[in-house]
Amino acid sequence: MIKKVGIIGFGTVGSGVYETLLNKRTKINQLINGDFVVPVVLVKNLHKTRDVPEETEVIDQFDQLSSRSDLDAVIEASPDSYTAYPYVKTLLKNGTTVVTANKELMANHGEELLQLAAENQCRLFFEAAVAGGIPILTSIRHTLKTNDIEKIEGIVNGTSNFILTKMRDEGAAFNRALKEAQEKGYAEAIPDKDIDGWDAYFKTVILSHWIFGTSPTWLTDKPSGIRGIDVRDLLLASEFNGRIKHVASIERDETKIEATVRPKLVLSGHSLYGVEGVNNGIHVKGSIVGSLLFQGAGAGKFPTASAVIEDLINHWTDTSEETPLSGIEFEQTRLNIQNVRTNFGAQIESKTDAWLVTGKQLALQLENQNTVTSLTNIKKRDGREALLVKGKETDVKEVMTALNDSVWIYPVCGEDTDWDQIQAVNNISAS
Ligand SMILES: NC(=O)C1=CN([C@@H]2O[C@H](COP(=O)(O)OP(=O)(O)OC[C@H]3O[C@@H](n4cnc5c(N)ncnc54)[C@H](OP(=O)(O)O)[C@@H]3O)[C@@H](O)[C@H]2O)C=CC1
Ligand SMILES: N[C@@H](CC=O)C(=O)O
Repeated sequence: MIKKVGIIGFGTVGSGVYETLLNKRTKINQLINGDFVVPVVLVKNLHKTRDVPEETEVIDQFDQLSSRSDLDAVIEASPDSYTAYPYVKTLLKNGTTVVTANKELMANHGEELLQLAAENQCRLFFEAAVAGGIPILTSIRHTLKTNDIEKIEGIVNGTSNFILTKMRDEGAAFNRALKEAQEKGYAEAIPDKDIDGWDAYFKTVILSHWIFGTSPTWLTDKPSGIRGIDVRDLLLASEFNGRIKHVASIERDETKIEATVRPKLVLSGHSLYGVEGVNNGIHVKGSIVGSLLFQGAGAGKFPTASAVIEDLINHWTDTSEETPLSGIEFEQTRLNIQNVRTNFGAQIESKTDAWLVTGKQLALQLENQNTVTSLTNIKKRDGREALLVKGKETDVKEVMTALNDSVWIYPVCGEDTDWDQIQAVNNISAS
């Protein structure tokens, strides 16, 4: 029998999926041992020109799609959680399997929707929601089952990584780099989600649920993005043999799971240092395998289409386990993921760590220097200064001042044991 799939959203992702389905028809037909059609595509604006053959009807009313009883699956690629939630909820209640790329939807409503899918004997797939084309969710679930995942550290927002790379390598202005990311289809419809850290935050929530069955405790009062980063900071970072990258991290121990999303200084020996442009990189530390790096296109039309279509084929060939783990008990407050944005600041970061501090004419308040140790001399670039220090973040914030400017503080990415590396790449003698 011919399988039928509907598509919601026909922008970068939806049209990429459609084109790929048509271009790969022979291969897909072999895989599913049959044939398929896309009888319906739901969009917002019917007046836009769409390059679709006659077999596909383009509609702008959800009822026309949800009332069909012949769809074997629906691909959801609308811009946000607000749009997608009622659609996906209705489809799952009707028993229709959904493949979504929508990370905001899954971070805000994933638990409820997965429960609905289970109750209605259908499935909800979302590989494309984390790290675009990288098959990170499937890999973790299928090939790292026996490992306890101890730490995940990753560049998971392609737009931010693209902008930072362009600014550093080409001296591009922030707005120009962002515009290019939008033109290439990397950015969200509201790009503030990318540059203010929310997109990475959604992905972090999904990863934490996928791996640990629960949301993490956030160590900062909200995610930080790359908005406002000075290009001179990006250049100064190279003076310390590092690059400033936007990094999401989740770490667990026996009793808790902690997460941050913020720009960090990544030193040259770190696995994320070479993850550039629109690429994402996810460093996974497993209890048996050790360190792994998953790297590849984190955004864009065809890499994302790849992830969506692999989910669809897994559904049609019944070869995937999509349900996140549950039932792992940690002694931590369980966050209410319906209201994720209000649950930050559970514990402001207070670990002793190394930090890159930047600003205009930096000054270390002498009377407090016993709480913060400076590891390097101040380095300067076009009227901006930077140095590496060691201490607790709260102390660093208190001790470092700058004239006529705010101080930016970037944690050094990595583990406490990376001290040797920090010292080696910066020629700091052990004391
Ligand atoms: N771009 C990327 O690289 C990636 C995106 N994603 C996720 O995929 C999803 C889609 O992203 P992307 O394709 O970039 O977004 P786009 O903005 O390019 O496309 C959004 C599509 O949704 C349609 N749409 C908007 N409102 C409605 C509505 N009320 N009902 C039905 N359709 C609607 C639009 O219709 P119209 O064409 O008429 O305007 C458009 O076709 C997002 O959730 C995003 O986070 C995930 C991974 C990567
Ligand atoms: N806007 C997102 C798209 C993929 O998830 C990004 O830039 O990573």
